[in-house]
Amino acid sequence: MTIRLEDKQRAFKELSEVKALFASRNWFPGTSGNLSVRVGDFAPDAFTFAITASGKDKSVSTPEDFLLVDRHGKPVEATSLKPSAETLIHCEIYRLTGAGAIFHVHTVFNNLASELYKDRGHVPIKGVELIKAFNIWEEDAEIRVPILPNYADIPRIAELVEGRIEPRVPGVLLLNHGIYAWGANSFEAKRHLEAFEFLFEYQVRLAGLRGGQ
Ligand SMILES: CSC[C@@H](O)[C@@H](O)C(=O)COP(=O)(O)O
Ligand SMILES: [Zn+2]
Repeated sequence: MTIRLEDKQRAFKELSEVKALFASRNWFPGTSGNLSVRVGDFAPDAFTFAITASGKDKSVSTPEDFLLVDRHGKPVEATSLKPSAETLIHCEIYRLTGAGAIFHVHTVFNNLASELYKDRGHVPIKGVELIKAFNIWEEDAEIRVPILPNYADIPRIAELVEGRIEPRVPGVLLLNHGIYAWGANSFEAKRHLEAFEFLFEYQVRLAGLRGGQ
């Protein structure tokens, strides 16, 4: 698949802006987190995306922040940059959902939510207005955000994604690690991520106030 230079540049600019914004919220502590945006057309067996390079300080902006990879997570251009260590999880989410952007952040509240509800395998959230950010409009709606194990071996995590994605819920948690949130484009992925973060904080604080789950 040929990628137009202007599409690549637009994707890098978009990622750069989201990265700076999330960094200002302290959503990339200790070089954690990774972001990607799909570039060009999509077919489950043919797509390309721009992703953050591995191990960078995501609070600073450099000419070496992003690279293009294929559906297997391999760089599509000659580069010395290494794609995110978690690129295979992005590959699998794109393949399964056809999303346009995927954002991954580690926060205290997404970690706490996963720990609090790990035995259930999902974080239950019910009757909170911000569920509408996922385009779920029914009254008193309930969603379940899947919690996947945080294996050290990323391919082992990636292969679990297909069985655990909830059709209405554009995100998955890794246990005591972080959230992957996606959407049709950056705007939607950001809205979803912000909604998840609000809902995790709500749920964790509520559980604390109730003295349990
Ligand atoms: C430094 S802790 C975070 C990493 O282990 C990983 O989980 C992460 O989110 C960032 O990895 P990266 O390879 O930079 O995309
Ligand atoms: Zn991570």
